[in-house]
Amino acid sequence: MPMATHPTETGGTVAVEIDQLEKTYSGGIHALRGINLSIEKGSIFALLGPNGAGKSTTMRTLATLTQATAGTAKVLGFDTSTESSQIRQKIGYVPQTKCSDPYASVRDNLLFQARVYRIRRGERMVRIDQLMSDFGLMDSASCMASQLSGGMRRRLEIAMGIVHKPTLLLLDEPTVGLDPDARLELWDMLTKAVDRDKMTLVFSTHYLDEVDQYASKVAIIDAGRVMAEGSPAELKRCIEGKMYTVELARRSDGDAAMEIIRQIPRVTRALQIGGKLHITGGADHEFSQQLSQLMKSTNIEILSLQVAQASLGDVYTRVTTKAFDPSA
Ligand SMILES: Nc1ncnc2c1ncn2[C@@H]1O[C@H](COP(=O)(O)OP(=O)(O)OP(=O)(O)O)[C@@H](O)[C@H]1O
Repeated sequence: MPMATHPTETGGTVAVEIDQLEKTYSGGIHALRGINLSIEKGSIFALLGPNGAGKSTTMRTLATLTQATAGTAKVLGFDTSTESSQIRQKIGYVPQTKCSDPYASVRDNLLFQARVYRIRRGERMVRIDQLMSDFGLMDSASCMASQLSGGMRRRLEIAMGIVHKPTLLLLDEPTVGLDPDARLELWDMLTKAVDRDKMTLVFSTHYLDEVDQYASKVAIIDAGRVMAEGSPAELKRCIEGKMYTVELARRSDGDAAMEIIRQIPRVTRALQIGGKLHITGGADHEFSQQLSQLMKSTNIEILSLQVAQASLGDVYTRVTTKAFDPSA
C-alpha cells in the first residue's frame, strides 16, 4: 500500500464520482445495480440502507479492495480499477470488522500502521501521541487491543485509519454495536479530527440519528440502487404534507382501516406496522378531521392520532419499504 512519492491529486472539488457502478459476485448476486453518486470534497457523506443494500460493496470498491463488474468509480480523480496505488495512499479505510491486532498494544498498532505508510521516524511518535490524545487512548497506550472496550477499540481502529492524514476517510459502519454513550464519544472525537485534518468523510450506517446529526449529504441505498439522495433536510422536504400515526383501539381493525384510508384523496402513502398506521397526507387540520371522521363512521375506534413533520426515518421507510401508493 505505501508508495514513496505522492501523486498530484485531481478531481477538482469532487472527492468521489461514481457512474453506473455495478457489481455481481460469483453465484450471480447483484450487489450493485447501477449506482451513481457524486461526493464533494470536504463533505461528510452517509450511505444509509438496510442489510444487504450494497453499502459495504460500494465502500470496498472505493477503497480498491474489490473490482466493479461495470461502470466507473473515481476517487480524488483516480480510477479505482486502474489507479489503485495512487488511491490507496490518499485514503483511509476502516472496515466493519475488527482490523487491529488484538495482541498488540494501542501504541504498537498505531506504530505498525505508521510504518506501513512510511511516516518518517521523527514524525511517527508525534503523530501517534496526537492521535492517542484525540481519541482518548493515552491512558491505554500499553493495553492490548483485545483488552479495550468496544468503543475504545473502534476509536483505535479509526485512529489507525488516519495515521497518514488521508484526504478521504471511508468508514464502514463505524459505530455498529456500540452503546449510545460510546457512539456519541466516537462521533465527537471523529468530527474534530475530520475538521482539523480537512478530510472528506464517507461512512455507512443503519443509524438515522447519526445521518441527521453529522452528514451534510446522504444517499439511501436499497437493493444495489440509490433510492434517494440529498441533504437530510432536502430529503425530509421531499415528503409532502405531514406524517400521521394512527393507533387503533383494536388491532384487528387494521385492514379495514387501510381500506378506508385508500378512499381519502390526499393520502399519498400509508403503511401498517404492528397495529399502527403510518400515513402521509395533507398538512392541514381538515385532513386529520377527515381521517378521524371516516374511521368513526365505520366504527373503527382510534386510540390516538399523532401528527409530525417528516423525519429522516419517514423518508427511509418510504424509499426502502413497499408502502401503499395510491398513484401506483
Ligand atoms: N464476497 C461476497 N460474495 C458474494 N456475495 C457477497 C459478497 N459480499 C457481499 N455479498 C452480497 O452482496 C449484497 C450486498 O452486500 P453488502 O455487504 O455490500 O451490503 P451492505 O449494505 O453493506 O449490508 P450490511 O448492512 O448488512 O453490511 C448482499 O446480498 C451480500 O450477501
